[in-house]
Amino acid sequence: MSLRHEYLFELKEDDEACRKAQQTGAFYLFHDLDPLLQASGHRYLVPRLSRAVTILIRTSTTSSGFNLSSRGENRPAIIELRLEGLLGKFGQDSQRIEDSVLIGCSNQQEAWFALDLGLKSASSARASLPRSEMGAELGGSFIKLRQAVFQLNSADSSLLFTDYKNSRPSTCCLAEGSLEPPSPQYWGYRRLHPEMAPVVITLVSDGARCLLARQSSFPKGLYSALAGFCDIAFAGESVEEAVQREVAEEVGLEVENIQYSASQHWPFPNSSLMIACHATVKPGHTEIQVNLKELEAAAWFGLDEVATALRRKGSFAQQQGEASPLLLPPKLAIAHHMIKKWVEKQSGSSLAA
Ligand SMILES: NC(=O)C1=CN([C@@H]2O[C@H](COP(=O)(O)OP(=O)(O)OC[C@H]3O[C@@H](n4cnc5c(N)ncnc54)[C@H](OP(=O)(O)O)[C@@H]3O)[C@@H](O)[C@H]2O)C=CC1
Ligand SMILES: [Mg+2]
Repeated sequence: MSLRHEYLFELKEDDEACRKAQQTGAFYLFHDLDPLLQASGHRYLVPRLSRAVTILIRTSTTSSGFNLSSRGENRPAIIELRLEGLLGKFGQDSQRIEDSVLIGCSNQQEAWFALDLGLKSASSARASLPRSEMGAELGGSFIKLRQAVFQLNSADSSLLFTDYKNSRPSTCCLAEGSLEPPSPQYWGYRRLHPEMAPVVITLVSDGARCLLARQSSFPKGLYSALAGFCDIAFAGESVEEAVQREVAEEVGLEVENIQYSASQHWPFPNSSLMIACHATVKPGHTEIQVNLKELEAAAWFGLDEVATALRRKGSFAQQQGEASPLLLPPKLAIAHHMIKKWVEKQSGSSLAA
């Protein structure tokens, strides 16, 4: 077992070790499941806090009635706060730190926690600052992940995809009349088993071109591989059957040579396990019939066009302003990696990460 897995196993099994890890670990802040993000140009950064290290925070007398500025009066000022102090300023109990949910750890044995400032608790119900003010104080805002997904590119943004909402206690396990959870053992993904929907995502090739499609909800110009939920409840499908059915339903094609490629957890619409496959159509059987109930458009794209789109740099907003119309999913989406793999195979050379 790697050191990281060994450490994660210990944290999951041992509440005391987990509490200890909170002293040195990193905290990602959320509000009602929406992560704290900081805008930087066209992109979002994912800030993290540690418990021990003091942080600088803007203060203002207008937001909360708390004036922690040592210089007093009505002037906004910068002060230093530890995580406990920060929660205090936000009208929240420092108990919330212990209630944070373990979401992973680094190779260097730094534990990572999700701390949700919107989660109801007896103390926060009384005096919590409004969400927008907390975000502003922290130099960012709490943004729906779905809205920000195409602007995230930091290495640890995938952490936000851990979907800890599946592991936090729901109000139904809180004792009646109380906003406190019955016992710490209900906390964390250490104790709960999240429900996940399996989704197949398939990059279909005819040998020379690959098939990409877009839904009307996608950003302008964006095309991706074909995706669809496995029909487990009704049809008891295997991955291969789901691939064949989804491709047939969405573009009217029959596929063969289905090859598993990789998988990814994806937090939308609730929690999905994306299972990525490559497949080919039968020679000559390439005529697409777009299912307009599911897709806005689907088309075959040649190697040069896809390779060019893959090499493009900059945010979505910047790319949308450029001449070439094709946009591809960002690196944090498994679709990006499937398309990259296909380009590398077709061109016989590997691309930069
Ligand atoms: N990470 C990546 O690279 C990519 C991820 N995706 C993700 O793949 C997922 C599936 O793609 P999509 O094309 O929308 O799927 P589908 O083609 O299966 O179409 C969506 C429909 O499936 C039905 N459905 C069946 N099971 C579920 C379930 N467990 N949860 C929600 N809906 C279900 C719903 O219909 P009804 O309401 O009638 O039941 C829904 O409207 C999406 O969440 C999308 O974000 C897509 C592309 C790339
Ligand atoms: Mg689909």
